[in-house]
Amino acid sequence: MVEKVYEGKLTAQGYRFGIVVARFNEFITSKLLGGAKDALLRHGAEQENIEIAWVPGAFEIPLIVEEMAASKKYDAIITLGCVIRGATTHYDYVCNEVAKGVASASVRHRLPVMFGVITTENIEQAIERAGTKAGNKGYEVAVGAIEMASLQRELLG
Ligand SMILES: Nc1c(NC[C@H](O)[C@H](O)[C@H](O)CO)[nH]c(=O)[nH]c1=O
Ligand SMILES: CC(=O)[C@@H](O)COP(=O)(O)O
Repeated sequence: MVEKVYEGKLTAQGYRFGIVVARFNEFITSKLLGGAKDALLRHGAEQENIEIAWVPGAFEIPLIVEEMAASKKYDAIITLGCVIRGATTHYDYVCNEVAKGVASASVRHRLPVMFGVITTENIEQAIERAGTKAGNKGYEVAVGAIEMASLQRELLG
């Protein structure tokens, strides 16, 4: 008797993806978006199955995630943002609320919602994660979205 193992496949064909991207630090988030779109298309997603919503800043991401999830139009949602620490504690509040909002929406709606919001101490760290020496976080979480959507479909049958 061999144990049953569930593992998502990395083919995006036929899956529907919503992307919520923050405009704040757009010089970074636009690179994350490019990486996410590249990942989805190169893994077989159809252009018409990718929908993108722009929000002012990361703090606004959870609301639009909620709207997208409630619509039941998507098999996975990808969130993208870049929060860079400033001189005050504002950073902590933004990061905490975004992370909590994304995670709770995912569980509440039983929908893969990927956390692609980079939270960094400085601009250099953000640049490293937007397509230079630390890869592209947007590409990374988009591949994760494909795997999670596939895994959920395999589990639920
Ligand atoms: N400082 C950053 C912000 N701040 C803005 C908030 O996200 C929000 O839009 C504002 O508080 C109004 O509700 N947002 C980022 O995405 N990245 C930052 O570094
Ligand atoms: C993450 C932020 O909200 C931050 O960029 C704001 O900067 P500051 O803390 O200097 O007002």
